[in-house]
Amino acid sequence: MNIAVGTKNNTKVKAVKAAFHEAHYTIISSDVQPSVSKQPFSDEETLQGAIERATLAVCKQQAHIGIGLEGGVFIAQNGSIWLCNWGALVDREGVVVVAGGARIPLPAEIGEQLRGGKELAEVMDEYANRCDVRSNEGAIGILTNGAIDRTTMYTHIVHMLKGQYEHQKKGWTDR
Ligand SMILES: O=P(O)(O)OP(=O)(O)OP(=O)(O)OC[C@H]1O[C@@H](n2cnc3c(O)ncnc32)[C@H](O)[C@@H]1O
Ligand SMILES: [Mg+2]
Repeated sequence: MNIAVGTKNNTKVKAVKAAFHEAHYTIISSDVQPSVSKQPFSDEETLQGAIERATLAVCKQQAHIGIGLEGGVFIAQNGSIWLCNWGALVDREGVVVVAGGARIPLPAEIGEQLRGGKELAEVMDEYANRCDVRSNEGAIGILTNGAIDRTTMYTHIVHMLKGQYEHQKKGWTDR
């Protein structure tokens, strides 16, 4: 079974491989461009990005299943900015399942820069004095002191996608 992942970001591809073992599945990573902004600013926009990535990837690769994972931020009721993450799994028959991941508040100084129009990836590199945080531990890794990194967080989402899909397909088994 072929699974197309709508990204080239290794943290996301590794998360898919952790849930869908390569002995049973062929994982194809595919660069796609969702229509959402590069820095989604709400749960709705982030989820839409995940669904578009999954849909674009499954079409582009003619795969059985497409998976999209999208990172974003949202503004909480008290005005603070939080990290959010969403995932979507689609198949060629039109089944769509979605799942949301970890949510943590961002430090005020990071939130201010996002309000000013900067992308989280750029802000995180400056904040952590690191290069390419987005492709390594991620914002969640930096802000949890390494307790949960970006791959672990997305792996949790992919497990929820896979489990929901299996539940919906009933007779669909791990093959
Ligand atoms: O190649 P893609 O799949 O696009 O991977 P990405 O790292 O750009 O990740 P997203 O597009 O899903 O995330 C949307 C934006 O949010 C930021 N972002 C989200 N999660 C992040 C993280 O854990 N660490 C750093 N930046 C993050 C980053 O600025 C992205 O441009
Ligand atoms: Mg991106």
